[in-house]
Amino acid sequence: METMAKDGAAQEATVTPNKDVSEDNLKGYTVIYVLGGPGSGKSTQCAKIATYFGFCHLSVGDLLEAEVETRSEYGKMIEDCKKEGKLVPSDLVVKLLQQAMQRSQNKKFVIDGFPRNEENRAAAESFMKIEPDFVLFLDCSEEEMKRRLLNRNQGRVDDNISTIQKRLKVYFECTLPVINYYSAEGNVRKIDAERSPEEVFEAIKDVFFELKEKHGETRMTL
Ligand SMILES: Nc1ncnc2c1ncn2[C@@H]1O[C@H](COP(=O)(O)OP(=O)(O)OP(=O)(O)O)[C@@H](O)[C@H]1O
Ligand SMILES: O=c1ccn([C@@H]2O[C@H](COP(=O)(O)O)[C@@H](O)[C@H]2O)c(=O)[nH]1
Ligand SMILES: [Mg+2]
Repeated sequence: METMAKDGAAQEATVTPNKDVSEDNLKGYTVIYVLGGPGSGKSTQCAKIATYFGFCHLSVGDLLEAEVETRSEYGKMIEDCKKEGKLVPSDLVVKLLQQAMQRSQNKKFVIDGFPRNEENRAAAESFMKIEPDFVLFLDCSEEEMKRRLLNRNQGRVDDNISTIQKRLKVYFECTLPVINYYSAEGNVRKIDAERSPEEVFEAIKDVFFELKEKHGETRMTL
């Protein structure tokens, strides 16, 4: 049986990143990571940020789904990870993310649900040469996250109580340390995500406007 690595990643499939893509880097881009537990509202808020501030919204979960639809060699492994609430190996995730960024005409990205573990974070920094302008942390209670996921009704294979428990475990054990890493660098903006979607977005807008004022147009082009 397949085991789960300490960092929540499935222990299989090593992907060699596409050389043409890996040789370029993404310096000069505005990158905001949006992190939080499963069901904390990351995708809901990223969509609002994209519309309001003109960012390109990249959800790694959606990029992985799209990869499955291309019937690629990684399809089964990705589907198995999703069903089990495990993380897909970093090299594949980073490759998909990097390709999506390079294909976009936009240079401002709001990245939804990545990096999920320390290996993801290090791969993004060393391979793509990207560091986030800041990290939005959507802070929500476990009880509320579970309630939202069980009511999502979008037909996701991972919205069942057994997979939700596994995703929560990965979140607490692997993703929270990443948030703490950025927090220690003073780069996390924590948002109370327990409120209504509209109230959460108002708080997010305040963060964007504050940072724009602080850094001016050079770092944050809104
Ligand atoms: N602030 C909120 N209050 C109540 N419900 C919300 C709120 N934000 C999002 N939702 C609802 O909760 C569900 C989960 O939201 P969403 O998909 O945005 O979470 P997520 O963090 O992206 O989850 P995942 O990690 O599974 O991708 C959706 O049905 C969404 O409509
Ligand atoms: O960086 C990532 C992001 C996602 N995954 C896998 O996809 C599912 C769904 O992701 P959502 O962001 O919740 O839509 C997640 O449970 C993982 O299996 C990943 O491996 N790495
Ligand atoms: Mg989501």
